[in-house]
Amino acid sequence: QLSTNFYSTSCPRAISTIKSAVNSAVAKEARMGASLLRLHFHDCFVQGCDASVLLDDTSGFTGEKTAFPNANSLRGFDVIDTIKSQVESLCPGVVSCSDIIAVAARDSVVALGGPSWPVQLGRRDSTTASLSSANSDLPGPGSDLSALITAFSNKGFTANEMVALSGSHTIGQARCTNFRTRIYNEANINSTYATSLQANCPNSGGDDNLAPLDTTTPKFFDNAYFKNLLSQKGLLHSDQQLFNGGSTDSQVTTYSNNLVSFKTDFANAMVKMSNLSPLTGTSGQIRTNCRKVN
Ligand code: HEM
Ligand SMILES: [Ca+2]
Repeated sequence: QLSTNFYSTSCPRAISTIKSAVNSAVAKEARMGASLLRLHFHDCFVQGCDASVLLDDTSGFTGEKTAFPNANSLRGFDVIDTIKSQVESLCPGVVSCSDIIAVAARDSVVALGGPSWPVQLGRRDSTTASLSSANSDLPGPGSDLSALITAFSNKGFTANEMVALSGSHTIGQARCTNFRTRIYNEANINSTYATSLQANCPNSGGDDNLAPLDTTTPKFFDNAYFKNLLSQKGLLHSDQQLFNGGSTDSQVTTYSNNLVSFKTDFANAMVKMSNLSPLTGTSGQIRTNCRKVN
């Protein structure tokens, strides 16, 4: 089973090494904190938190990196590689890639002003990955509220936890291809906001042009994401679904008024997400290189 002190004798400097590396990556580029948080989500929702998301494709192996939600989108692999090589030189073969992602996600949120939470450790790394699960189990930006609730319920989360976790979109960016339909065709969007986004996200072309998920404070982990939803300034269709006359409206309103309750619920939901079906004991392995099976 997992424990917070898993490396305290086998690699006592592991956790502080991860934190320093995350702090310097985020100092260099704030968005990297968002990217590392998302990496953990996309790992845990596919086969559990087992670093399956980090495996590169080879001629004989197809991993998750080309899945629709991941391709040309997931970032942070180089930061994880850097951390892994630092930790390998301290304690070879001891610290898993999946634990590194989990700690890096927590340290990223803290670095951007968000809440902290205890990260349970001792996950091991998979020898497999699942392209098909990545395509089916990660919710897409065109999802309606019912689909979002179902996608999270399939992993054991309540609708309340889904809303709290969606508050991750208080940091980071999205590509035009993921919000184009919303800014040109939807009615439940603030028209000034839509027009301002259209300048950098044309009707055709510019698919990879970026816009912040939180138009107010994209580099700070606060509750502005929920405040934006109240004024119909959610960037993704799926974001605005959380405040669109449905069952989650009241929770969005609460979080928009109560930063502490958002941070508390977010931290608790992250602990739960981090614990999704880890490999323990003699299952899996401690990868030497996070990109490939030993
Ligand atoms: C509720 C369902 C969710 C949907 C439909 C969704 C969808 C998306 C999409 C489409 C993007 C932009 C990707 C791109 O354009 O390349 C994105 C970015 C992001 N997502 Fe989510 N997401 C969801 C939940 C979550 C959760 C639960 C987390 C973390 C716990 C998360 C963390 C992030 C972060 C931090 C970014 C910005 C990443 C960056 O700037 O590199 N998302 N999400
Ligand atoms: Ca995984």
